[in-house]
Amino acid sequence: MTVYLRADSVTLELPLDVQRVDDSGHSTGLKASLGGTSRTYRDVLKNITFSAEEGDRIGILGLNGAGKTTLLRVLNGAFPPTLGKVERSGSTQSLLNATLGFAEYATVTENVILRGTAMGLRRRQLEAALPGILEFAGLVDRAAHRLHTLSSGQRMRLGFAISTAIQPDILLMDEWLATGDAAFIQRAQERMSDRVNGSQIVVLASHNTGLIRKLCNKVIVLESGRAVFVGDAAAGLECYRDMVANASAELRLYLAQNDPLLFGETVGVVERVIRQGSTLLVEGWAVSDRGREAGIVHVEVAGTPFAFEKFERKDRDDVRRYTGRSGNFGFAVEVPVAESADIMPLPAKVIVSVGEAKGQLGAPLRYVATGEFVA
Ligand SMILES: Nc1ncnc2c1ncn2[C@@H]1O[C@H](COP(=O)(O)OP(=O)(O)OP(=O)(O)O)[C@@H](O)[C@H]1O
Repeated sequence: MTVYLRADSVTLELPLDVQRVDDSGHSTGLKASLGGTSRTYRDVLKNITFSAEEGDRIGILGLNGAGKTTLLRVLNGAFPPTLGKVERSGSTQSLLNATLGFAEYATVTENVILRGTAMGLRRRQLEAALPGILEFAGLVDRAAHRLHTLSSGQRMRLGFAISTAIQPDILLMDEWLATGDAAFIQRAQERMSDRVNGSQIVVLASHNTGLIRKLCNKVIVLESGRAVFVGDAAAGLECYRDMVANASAELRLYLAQNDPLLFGETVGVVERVIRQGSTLLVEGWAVSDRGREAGIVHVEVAGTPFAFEKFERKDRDDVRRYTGRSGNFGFAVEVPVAESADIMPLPAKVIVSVGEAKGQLGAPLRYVATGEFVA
């Protein structure tokens, strides 16, 4: 049997139920809650086409709310597309939500059977897998206990053990962070790599570009439900990086903190932020991931962005020595701020990013007030 997974012009409309509010636009407690909802439909996925063949590992990237999880749900058949079609050949397992679909008042064993049946397993397969599942979840002596007596960590372990008990041909995964004690996390990671290695096709939605770089040969980049890129992983990662670089400074900061490799090895710090009447002096140093000087300094002050393509470059002997590169890596910019502007506290309301060019801004720089070189 040839294993494949294809999406052809997939569009998904979902109902958006909104609570009615009174004429003033304010929701007013009981009155509003009795007012009912109004339903509109919106395209959560728009015209998505791609195909995965045996050996493909596809990473799905996109900012929050872009439609990554919803696309996985369409691929696993949970949501039938409104337009277009999904074609699949091969057994499929999705790891979307470990604890979804448990029955609170059924026992642990009954839950294994319920979830396993929903996964399409036959009774004999389930009976054979049951001891291993209980053992993996560390719940052998709780097999006859009702689910609602388990802790959230125990449920998570049980859900993980069931969902990964069988090797599928096609594995669909959302950002999957195993929680629990260190020993469980390690066993969970080992099992995940076995399952990923054993699958013919893997589709992984994640914000973790390091993981996608390591695992995937293809990438789909989603933006507001549209696939703005489908193709080779390296080019897809560039596309996502550009998308993040153009996003707001807060979002860049958040994503970069959660994904240290997103912007490559860009290093630098902000060392001085001083208000001088109607200007704000911002100084620091930065080396781009290709070892070059900054081409643009972007400063956001209390939410207002300023971009400087011309700015004072300073020689930083310490940075040159450390990087072994030549260039004036220090920068100083004077940002105009109204005397009345509320920019306190400093430097918390100042976010500085540098890049080689517009649209290639790196992660926001840390503030280190020492004036010393800090890598
Ligand atoms: N059942 C639903 N009904 C209506 N709208 C939905 C439903 N599920 C998701 N959405 C909307 O669809 C959009 C895409 O959501 P989705 O969870 O797929 O995004 P995502 O890219 O996985 O986001 P994140 O990175 O935050 O997990 C969001 O705007 C979300 O509000």
